[in-house]
Amino acid sequence: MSGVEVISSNLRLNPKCPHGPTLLFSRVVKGENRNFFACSACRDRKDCSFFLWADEKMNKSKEDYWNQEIQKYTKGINHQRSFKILNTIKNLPSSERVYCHTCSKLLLPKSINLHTEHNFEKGITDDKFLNPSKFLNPLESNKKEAQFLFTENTTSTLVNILHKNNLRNVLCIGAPRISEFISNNFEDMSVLLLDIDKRYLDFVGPLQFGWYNLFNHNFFLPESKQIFDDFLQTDKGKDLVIFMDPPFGGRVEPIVHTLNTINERYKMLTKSMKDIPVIWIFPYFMEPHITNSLPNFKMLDYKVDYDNHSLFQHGNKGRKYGSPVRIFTNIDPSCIELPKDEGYKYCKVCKRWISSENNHCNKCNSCTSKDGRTYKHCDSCDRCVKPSWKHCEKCNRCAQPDHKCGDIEFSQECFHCKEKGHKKRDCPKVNHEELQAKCKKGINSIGKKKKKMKTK
Ligand SMILES: C[S@@+](CC[C@H](N)C(=O)[O-])C[C@H]1O[C@@H](n2cnc3c(N)ncnc32)[C@H](O)[C@@H]1O
Ligand SMILES: [Zn+2]
Ligand SMILES: [Zn+2]
Ligand SMILES: [Zn+2]
Ligand SMILES: [Zn+2]
Ligand SMILES: [Zn+2]
Ligand SMILES: [Zn+2]
Repeated sequence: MSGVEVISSNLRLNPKCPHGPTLLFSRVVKGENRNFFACSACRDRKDCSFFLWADEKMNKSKEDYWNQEIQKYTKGINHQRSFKILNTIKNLPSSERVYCHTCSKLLLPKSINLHTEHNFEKGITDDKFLNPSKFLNPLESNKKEAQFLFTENTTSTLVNILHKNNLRNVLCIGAPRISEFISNNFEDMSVLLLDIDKRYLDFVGPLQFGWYNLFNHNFFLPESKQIFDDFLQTDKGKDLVIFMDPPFGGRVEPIVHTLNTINERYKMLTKSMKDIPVIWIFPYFMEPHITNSLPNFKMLDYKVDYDNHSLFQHGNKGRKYGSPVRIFTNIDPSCIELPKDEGYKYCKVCKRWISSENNHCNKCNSCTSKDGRTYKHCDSCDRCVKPSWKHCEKCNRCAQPDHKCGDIEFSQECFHCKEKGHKKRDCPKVNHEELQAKCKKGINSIGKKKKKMKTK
């Protein structure tokens, strides 16, 4: 949905789809702005087809249809019961523990015969129970879950950052691997995972997992609300941190809205005056967008690596300059020490850890690399630019050497959203879904795209 804005208003008043309150979007139709409601979680109409013009009244049959869909979505789901089944199955010898991948369900011995035609797995080990994210097939629908999982190295680096900063109570939103790693390795930390992937209901108890949609702060099961409130108040709210890794195609506005909602709730419940520290994992080219909405957030140099996403990997298989995914945070960057053995170093002037290829530019008075390459300073532009760019006298700015002079795309502001600091091809509102679509097609198309984008 390019060219579409999200209007974050009071979501509770919006009509609902199975994924909770819909979002109000705005789109230019025949030169006029038109508002409509659509699903907050699914960017593909195939996953959720809810659509209503804002000035249209929902007719009775549509209303009945959606009410039924909403009921169907949570029907038969009982987290307490799933937790009991989990414990029963854990007590069986591993050879009798069965999971049906077709039905996404742990099976009690008596019900196995109903699944004989399905893709089921026998012999679930204790290790698999402790690490469901390594055992469940990642949901890779680019327009919904987009489940890309951290490598082991990235997981432990990120959790160690939290631990070193005494951020012991971790609200993990869309980050199952982080929550597992904490539960399995740190007795002095506690974690509540919130995720839209309901398969975790079978593996994690109600006190550690809430089935949740982050784009509208919707809990699918009512009991999760109290558990969430209690978690915010653990240790009177001390040492709480939000760690989140939303799908990269997700829109920034509703995520920011959710962060603000959680922060207000936290302050109300704990009487705290301070904001919750947040670690938000997102691609570097979303920086202008995030810092526009959250000016106290900084982007750090750490390259976040993923197991199952070739574009976001380090080394031969991945992108030439390493993963494009970064940490965005309101924590003081000087407190976030990045691994020296991976080449990260400390810039005393910027007071933050930077990647090996990043250099402090005395003219800009900052460490200027963003995309994983060493930027170079252009005196005419009075800023650092990508190393492959050349200053063009005609355009009076640095640009890719083979750009078309006067091309509006190279003007200082983004052609699409009119914001400064990025170009249309990096514009979060245009490019992202395209990137996601390319990802779906595999490494070749991404490689081509990246080449076209970055190496000219
Ligand atoms: C990019 S993956 C992050 C996984 C993380 N890197 C890890 O290793 O644990 C996105 C995660 O967000 C979850 N997710 C996707 N859409 C969501 C939504 N609307 N609300 C909550 N979680 C969502 C996915 O199920 C997935 O776990
Ligand atoms: Zn929906
Ligand atoms: Zn089955
Ligand atoms: Zn510096
Ligand atoms: Zn510079
Ligand atoms: Zn220049
Ligand atoms: Zn030019």
